[in-house]
Amino acid sequence: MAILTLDNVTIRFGGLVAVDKVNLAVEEGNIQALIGPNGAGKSTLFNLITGIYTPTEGEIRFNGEVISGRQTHQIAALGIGRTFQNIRLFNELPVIENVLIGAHTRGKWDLLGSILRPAPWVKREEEQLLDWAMECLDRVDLAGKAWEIASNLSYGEQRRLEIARALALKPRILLLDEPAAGMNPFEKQVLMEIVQKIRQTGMTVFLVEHDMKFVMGISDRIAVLDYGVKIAEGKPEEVRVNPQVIEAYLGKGAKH
Ligand SMILES: Nc1ncnc2c1ncn2[C@@H]1O[C@H](COP(=O)(O)OP(=O)(O)OP(=O)(O)O)[C@@H](O)[C@H]1O
Repeated sequence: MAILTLDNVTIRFGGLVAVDKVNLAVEEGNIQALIGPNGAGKSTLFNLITGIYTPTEGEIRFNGEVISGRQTHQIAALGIGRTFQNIRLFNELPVIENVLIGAHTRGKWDLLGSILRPAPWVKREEEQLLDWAMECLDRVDLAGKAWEIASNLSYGEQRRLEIARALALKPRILLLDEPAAGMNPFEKQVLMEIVQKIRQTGMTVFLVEHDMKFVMGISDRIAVLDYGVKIAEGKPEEVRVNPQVIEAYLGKGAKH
């Protein structure tokens, strides 16, 4: 069953059609990838799904409900979590607090409550949130670094911390924007295993990624964008040999 569907989704920026009549369905429980050359419209598509942009035309549905046109926080609350291309951490805060910032909207616990600590439920909820944050860190193999300052983590660990923070919201689908960017081969391998582990918890994963080895190794299905148009979609082995895809990446006359 599709959990996320894009129906004829288009966005124009002035004269530029950044995403052009895209139809796409992400099946629940799958790891779906979106690839394409630079400027193809991949990040724009994620920004459309998460409500940063509203489609000029078309409709986006999540779990059967139309989400295009809604506010980003409403869409996040429905169960769409995401990470961004660039790292967005609170560097001076401990790792676990970076995750709690992701989790806090789930609890009644707030800043005032934490200062006054008036009722036992506040304490209980605080403990539950801490437990949950630790579980999210465990899912990205960072539980052992919970109390370290975020800026002391290696680059690969910081990127995993961002995933933990997105998981803290208990999304039903996780959107990862170039999760392996800048990672060395070892960090990529670790990340691949972590994403597979996250999927095993029942999570749907939708990722944009340039690293073909990563994409081909992890995805159930791959959709390909070129100049905003979806030019191909299928299993990794189908997409890999698709002439239109090869041409989009290597230019006209390319052979495989
Ligand atoms: N807010 C905006 N205003 C105008 N043009 C935009 C805006 N956002 C994106 N674009 C344009 O839309 C096109 C698609 O950009 P986008 O960043 O989505 O591509 P991408 O596939 O994610 O590229 P990359 O792989 O390099 O990150 C580009 O031509 C870009 O310049």
